[in-house]
Amino acid sequence: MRPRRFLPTGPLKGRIRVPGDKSISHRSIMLGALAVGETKVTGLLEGEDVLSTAAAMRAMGATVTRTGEGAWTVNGVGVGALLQPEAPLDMGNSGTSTRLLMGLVASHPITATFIGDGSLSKRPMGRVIDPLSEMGASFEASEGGRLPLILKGASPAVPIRYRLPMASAQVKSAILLAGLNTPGITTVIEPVPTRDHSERMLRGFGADLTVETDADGARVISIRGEAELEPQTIEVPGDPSSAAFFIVAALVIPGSEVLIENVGLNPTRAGIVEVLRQMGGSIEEVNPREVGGEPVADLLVRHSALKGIDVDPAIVPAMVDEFPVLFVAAALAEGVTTTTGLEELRVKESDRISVMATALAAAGATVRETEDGLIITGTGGEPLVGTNGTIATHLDHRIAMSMAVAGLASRAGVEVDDVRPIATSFPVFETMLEGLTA
Ligand SMILES: O=C(O)C1=C[C@@H](OP(=O)(O)O)[C@@H](O)[C@H](O)C1
Ligand SMILES: C=C(OP(=O)(O)O)C(=O)O
Repeated sequence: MRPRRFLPTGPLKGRIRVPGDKSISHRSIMLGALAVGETKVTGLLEGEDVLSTAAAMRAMGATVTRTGEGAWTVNGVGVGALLQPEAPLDMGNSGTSTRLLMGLVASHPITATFIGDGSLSKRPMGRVIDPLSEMGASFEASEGGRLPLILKGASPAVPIRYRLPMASAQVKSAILLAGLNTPGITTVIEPVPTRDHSERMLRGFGADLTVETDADGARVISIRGEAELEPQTIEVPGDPSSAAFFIVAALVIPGSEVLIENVGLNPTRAGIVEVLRQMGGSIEEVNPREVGGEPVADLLVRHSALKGIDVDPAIVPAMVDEFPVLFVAAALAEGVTTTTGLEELRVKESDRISVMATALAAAGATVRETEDGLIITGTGGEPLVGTNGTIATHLDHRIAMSMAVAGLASRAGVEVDDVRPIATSFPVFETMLEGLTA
């Protein structure tokens, strides 16, 4: 454990460039590993989660090399040619690595053991085991469909048409990746749209993938199997999920003005910006452009008087990882913020509804937990009291960073029990924070 107390600060001033998008970084390595030839990636997130993906792809035959800061090359083996890993694949803290790689392995003639840390070993894998079993893969999982688990891939796998029972880009992606090496057409029906990086990138690598809308408005995504992928040159845009911590910090700390460069604003990811604007946040998009096939802009964020709102549950998938830090913004806003439809937050690195309720209450906020969200009455811009004791972060990077932001906007500071998990998604978080408060 590495505890740290985050102390109240004066205005945040300056410019930062957040690291590469985690979702796109994982997929760059996975798809690069399936393309014959050299894929070049810049702006790759060098966080522990992505490094777990890199190590797993190496263990299955790809050559994954760091050539400079954020600059990587991947020499792939080709779809269908992943090798049998000799040791268990250690997924660390990363749900994305686990579920997407389970999809890849499921349609290869190999057997792999997946292991992970204490947090990942509590998370549900039944959601991918079910569809991948239908495709012919077999599983020996721990109780409740959890890690450690052994996956025996099917050869050949059978194509399925699968309607997602929950809004999950990881489940969608696992099935599409399994479909890459499955003869015929694999289809995923997505009633509620989730992040579409897999669809964009699979197409970019040359897969035959179509997206249609059915009569009920659901997205119908189909991929033709036995695909051949072409190596690509990828520039990874900055991660909006990482930017969110500094957006909220700049909004709630009086006198702040921060320019966050190169933030990915894919509409399936940018919900946090929309919701914070609805709360009265001043977030200006400067120099909008495209990077790596994704919409990107620099965000100029100024301290603003925030007001509470009812957050529309339809926006949840577009900001699913940003609720912990949104709760901090709500705790400092004027009036009541109500969130609903957040049941998926209970199966992330921690139960983010209940852990944030406890953490914010300990820091002096007024919070009520419901079955599927939090109702928070804000201070109207007054700092939070801060903590006496230590906040339990449960190996959850987003809890640690959110409560760090709460500490900056408090009187006594906020102590979190362990900042090490921050390195899974945002290794330079503390350094960037120091740069803005210096
Ligand atoms: O596909 C992805 O890259 C991700 C999907 C989301 O998970 P779910 O699919 O479980 O919603 C998100 O929470 C995670 O951080 C990254
Ligand atoms: C949920 C997250 O990641 P993962 O599911 O990949 O562990 C996250 O980064 O907030």
